[in-house]
Amino acid sequence: MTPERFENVIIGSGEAGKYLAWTLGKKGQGVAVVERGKIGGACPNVACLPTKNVIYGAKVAAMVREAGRFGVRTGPVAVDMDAVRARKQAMVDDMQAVHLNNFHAGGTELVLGEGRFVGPRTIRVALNAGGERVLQGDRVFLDVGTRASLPPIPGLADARPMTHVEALDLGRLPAHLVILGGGYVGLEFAQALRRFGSRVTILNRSGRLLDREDPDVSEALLQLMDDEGVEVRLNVAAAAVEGRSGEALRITLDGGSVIEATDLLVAAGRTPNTDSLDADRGGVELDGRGFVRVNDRLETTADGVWAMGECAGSPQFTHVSFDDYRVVRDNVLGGSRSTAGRLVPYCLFTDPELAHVGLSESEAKAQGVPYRVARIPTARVLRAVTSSAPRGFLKALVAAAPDDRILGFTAFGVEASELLAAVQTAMMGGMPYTALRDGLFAHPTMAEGLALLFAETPRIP
Ligand SMILES: Cc1cc2nc3c(=O)[nH]c(=O)nc-3n(C[C@H](O)[C@H](O)[C@H](O)COP(=O)(O)OP(=O)(O)OC[C@H]3O[C@@H](n4cnc5c(N)ncnc54)[C@H](O)[C@@H]3O)c2cc1C
Ligand SMILES: NC(=O)c1ccc[n+]([C@@H]2O[C@H](COP(=O)([O-])OP(=O)(O)OC[C@H]3O[C@@H](n4cnc5c(N)ncnc54)[C@H](O)[C@@H]3O)[C@@H](O)[C@H]2O)c1
Repeated sequence: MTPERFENVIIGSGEAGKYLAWTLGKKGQGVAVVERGKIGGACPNVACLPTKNVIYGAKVAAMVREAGRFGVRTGPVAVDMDAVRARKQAMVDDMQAVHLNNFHAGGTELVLGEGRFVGPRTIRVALNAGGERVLQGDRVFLDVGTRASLPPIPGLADARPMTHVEALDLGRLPAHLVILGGGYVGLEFAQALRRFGSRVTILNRSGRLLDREDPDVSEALLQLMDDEGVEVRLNVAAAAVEGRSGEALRITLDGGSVIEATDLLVAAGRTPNTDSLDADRGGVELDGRGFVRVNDRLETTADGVWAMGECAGSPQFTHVSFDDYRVVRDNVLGGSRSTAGRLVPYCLFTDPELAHVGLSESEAKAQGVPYRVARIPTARVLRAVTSSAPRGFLKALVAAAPDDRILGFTAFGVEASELLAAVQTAMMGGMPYTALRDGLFAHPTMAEGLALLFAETPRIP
């Protein structure tokens, strides 16, 4: 089959792929985007946005139950999971329409099917509708993302556990949900499903929740889960699973104890979607874990082939994929942009939220970076007091004196995700911590807490 030639072939329509397609298309370049699944990738369909939609529904359920505390009387509260799903799906459907419209407006050719390399910059697509096409790009861009990993536990695959994809489409309330993994996906779903009314147990292999964060963060999240009625078992490994998720399950742990449950959600990290790509036939090297090897310009080992987003081993957040798109866009269009040294903020959308940017205390210690710590309880911020939401803390890492730069910031508490941007902006501008300490912030806002926080920075290292 003679290949069809395009200036640009993009595999995967996720965050990085779609923005690159729309940008190059608008510049009048020929672009083909190959997508085997949902148009627009994980974020709008099965990840960030639908989870935040459902989490907000769970917050409403929690607030209604708590209404009495605020002097509001309600009747008996019931959760309709079908309506929760319908609200989520309506948002996802609206976004699908926006995506399709953008693809059409940009003059991009959307090729629905699975692509794999058959030669340098040459992709064979097994079309979802049947048949195949062979596309050759002057440039090829990979944005194939990752999927939920399935740990090799005997009986796990046969139990048909849910991943985040199925959990977002439940339409019913699990009686007892077991979640394998106490990371981002596990914690966000655990709290939401518990608030809707499920019994929830988290089984986490490591000894801490969100184990890449500082121990005080893991401890605070453990306390939150405990207060919400989520059972957390740390340092446990499932040795075998029997039964079917959605019906009845027996999960045997190392050591022999057994947990009986009705539903199982696997949230134990991600596996890159490069295993079906025949990357070697395109001259594209993968690392030992299957991520595409790239340099800091996101060029792969093959001439004219770039990789972006999670498949390129970038931090697993949508805003990072978006920044990868900007790095590639600028490099392709004649500029020079690198991923090196970029500041990566992130938020965990539990209630309250966890937000972080820059160095953590553990990282500073490991890297031998001298620092000062400022820390206050969220309860000192009057805005949090007005909302009866005193849980959590604000913590900043400042360089050792006389260097007054802010090295890192963590907030666990109400509005943490919005507060994060203020400190990140100061960090991007290279402002000394004293600028925030002495800043005049509106009252009563959470930002006011930044003046309180930075006033706690020790003057001497
Ligand atoms: C439950 C959950 C919640 C999350 N919440 C957040 C959040 O709140 N904030 C945040 O920043 N991040 C969040 N993330 C992470 C975020 O979703 C990802 O980092 C982001 O979507 C990754 O985008 P990407 O560009 O790497 O590609 P993806 O969005 O993963 O897109 C890759 C696309 O490639 C397609 N594809 C794969 N192989 C092929 C092939 N061979 N041929 C054709 N097409 C192919 C796939 O179908 C997919 O559509 C969440 C993740 C999960 C799982
Ligand atoms: N709010 C957000 O931005 C958001 C939300 C969800 C996901 N994400 C992204 O998606 C990524 C993947 O999320 P995730 O929760 O799947 O992974 P994760 O890496 O955050 O957490 C995985 C957890 O599973 C545990 N684990 C691994 N194998 C296990 C096993 N066999 N049994 C029990 N526990 C096991 C690990 O100890 C770890 O605590 C995150 O790292 C994050 O970057 C972001």
